[in-house]
Amino acid sequence: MTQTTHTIPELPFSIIADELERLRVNTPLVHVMTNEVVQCFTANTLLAIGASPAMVVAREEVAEFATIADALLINVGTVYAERLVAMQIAIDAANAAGTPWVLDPVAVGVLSYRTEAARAMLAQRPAAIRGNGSEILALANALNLCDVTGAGKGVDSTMSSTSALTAAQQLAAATGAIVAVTGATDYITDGAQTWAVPWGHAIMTRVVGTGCALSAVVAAFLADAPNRLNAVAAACAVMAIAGERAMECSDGPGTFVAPFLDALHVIHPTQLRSYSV
Ligand SMILES: Nc1ncnc2c1ncn2[C@@H]1O[C@H](COP(=O)(O)OP(=O)(O)OP(=O)(O)O)[C@@H](O)[C@H]1O
Ligand SMILES: Cc1ncsc1CCO
Ligand SMILES: [Mg+2]
Repeated sequence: MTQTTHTIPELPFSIIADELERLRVNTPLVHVMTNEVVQCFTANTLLAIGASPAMVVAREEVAEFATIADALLINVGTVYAERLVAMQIAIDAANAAGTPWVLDPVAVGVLSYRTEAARAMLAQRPAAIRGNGSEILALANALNLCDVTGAGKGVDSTMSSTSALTAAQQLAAATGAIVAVTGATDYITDGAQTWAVPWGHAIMTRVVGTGCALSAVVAAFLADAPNRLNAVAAACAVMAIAGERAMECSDGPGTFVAPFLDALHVIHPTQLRSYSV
């Protein structure tokens, strides 16, 4: 039965701690194919949390690297024809090698070229999809799962995560992917079970690429994950908690990034376990 927002449990700190501990032991190598805006911030985010990023994009190299890597991110933020060809080669190689891959459907629903590209990718078994409310609604709409359009404002969402929750659950059930819809509260679902991640700070929408970097972190947590729902939820939680902590010593967007990376670096499983009741 579909859960409603009233009955959705908050992700326990014990799960966040266990998943973070697993990531710190694994130190996964993440193959990142993302947009031109967020490359450096995404790489720094992965390094701060304890993963290894590599931005390999040439069509001649992506199949080899998707096979070597522990996880792959496909982000369509600045997609164009040549990049899309390389992405499809990378996805095929990842699937052949058993490398989990994540789709970030940036601005899907706003532009028909990327909407069709992302819709086609859904048939290629992404392990997870991470998007804002508008993007998740648009993807569900592209699969005829809902009548509501995403109404995204470019790459920004006009829809709350809560308004996209049912679409997220339907999208997960239809694709087999874990779906994370982010916003004031993040919801992470496999279609049957859903976790709520209530932490974070609205300033994260005023700094470019926090969602894109989160999708890379989702890929990192998915590497060799025994429980994909918990892995994706923990990725969302660690980013949101770090965002909240960063705001304690930040005056706004310009001073947010440095304490955010520091918070990702120092967040520790033992400390998270101490929050468990
Ligand atoms: N109103 C809010 N309050 C608290 N945290 C938020 C809020 N909105 C977004 N976040 C957090 O910001 C991060 C990015 O989520 P968001 O939904 O803004 O992604 P996005 O729109 O894809 O971002 P981008 O495209 O700029 O990378 C997540 O960790 C999310 O929990
Ligand atoms: C601003 C922007 N434009 C294309 S991708 C991107 C990064 C945020 O999604
Ligand atoms: Mg985004």
